[in-house]
Amino acid sequence: MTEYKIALVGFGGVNRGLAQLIAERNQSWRKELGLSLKIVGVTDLFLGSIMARDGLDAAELAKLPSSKGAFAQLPGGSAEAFNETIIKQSGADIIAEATFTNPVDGEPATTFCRWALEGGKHVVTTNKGPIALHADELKALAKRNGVCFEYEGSVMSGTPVIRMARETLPGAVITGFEGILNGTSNYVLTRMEEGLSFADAVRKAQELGYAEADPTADVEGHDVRLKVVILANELLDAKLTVNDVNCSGITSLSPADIERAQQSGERWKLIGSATRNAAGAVSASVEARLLDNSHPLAGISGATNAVSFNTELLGAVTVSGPGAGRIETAFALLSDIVAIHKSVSKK
Ligand SMILES: NC(=O)c1ccc[n+]([C@@H]2O[C@H](COP(=O)([O-])OP(=O)(O)OC[C@H]3O[C@@H](n4cnc5c(N)ncnc54)[C@H](O)[C@@H]3O)[C@@H](O)[C@H]2O)c1
Ligand SMILES: N[C@@H](CCO)C(=O)O
Repeated sequence: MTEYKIALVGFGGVNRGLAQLIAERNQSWRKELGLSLKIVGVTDLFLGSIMARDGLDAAELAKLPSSKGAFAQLPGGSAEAFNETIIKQSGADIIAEATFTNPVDGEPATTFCRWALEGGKHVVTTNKGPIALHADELKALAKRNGVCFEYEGSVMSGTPVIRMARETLPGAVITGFEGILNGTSNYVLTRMEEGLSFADAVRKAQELGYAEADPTADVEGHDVRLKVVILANELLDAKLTVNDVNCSGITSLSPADIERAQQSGERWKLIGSATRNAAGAVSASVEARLLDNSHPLAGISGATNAVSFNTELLGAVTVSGPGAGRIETAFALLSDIVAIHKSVSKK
């Protein structure tokens, strides 16, 4: 049994979900997974920070009020977010990075990952910015420092997609994919079909912890564009940047458009896709498409996501499951930690 010391950077829905899982399940993980986690530091721009090399009470952390500077209420806590100190000096073996996704330059999350990897710490992250924009650099940095850099939750939350395809589809030859890759926009479309207004549906998605800090990224397709770049670069060996992907969202769809589609046995879905042509070039797009109800992606509703990989040997291989959610995404971090544990145990 191995105990890993972990520091949490960003303590919003996802890392708070991880603290809750640790509080509830650490004992069973010892037996089931051969590992346990001790939280030695937490830092958050809004809540402040706290560090304890002997470990913090995960249940107490998970219950912390979401008020400005709340960590100052705990013994040894501060209202200031000492990100660099927590990452470099908490004694953590693993840094769980779950701050806001910045789709423009991936910062400051990319710097947080660099600090951790340079310091010989494994990184698990659900943040799409560093992966879509700086994956090659960060992977090389991890390799040079003999540590792991894992990011399963950056696409489709806790539903296994990246690792599943990487580990089980080699040889099947993936030639492209199409998918519903944003929980918020799919939830909004589903609720609009039920008669809710666009604004109320977005508000509900925010309450449920699906939406980005700025939900424009969800409904304008920018979040899907990052995920398309991540999947295409990981699985199609593309070298796409966000500017290579034409992108539009669901904001131009009116309640009348949604109703008209329903009356003709169709549904609007926000689809992210990429295809490799015979010459090896990869083209990708994000757009709202009208799908016939018989289309395999038409029945995917709410915050559920699905992606169909087109393969030479198997035809379409489709994975579907939660695309967003606090606990669902915290599970992605756990799956990354399990992958690290397997890799470390092999050495
Ligand atoms: N919630 C989901 O369903 C989901 C799913 C997959 C991926 N993600 C990604 O995971 C990350 C976290 O998501 P979340 O739902 O927990 O977001 P959230 O908005 O609930 O929490 C993010 C936290 O990060 C903190 N933060 C922001 N900038 C910081 C900085 N510079 N230093 C320290 N703390 C900082 C914020 O104060 C906030 O508490 C995001 O990048 C998101 O895109 C979320
Ligand atoms: N805001 C994102 C979170 C998952 O990346 C979504 O709704 O899909």
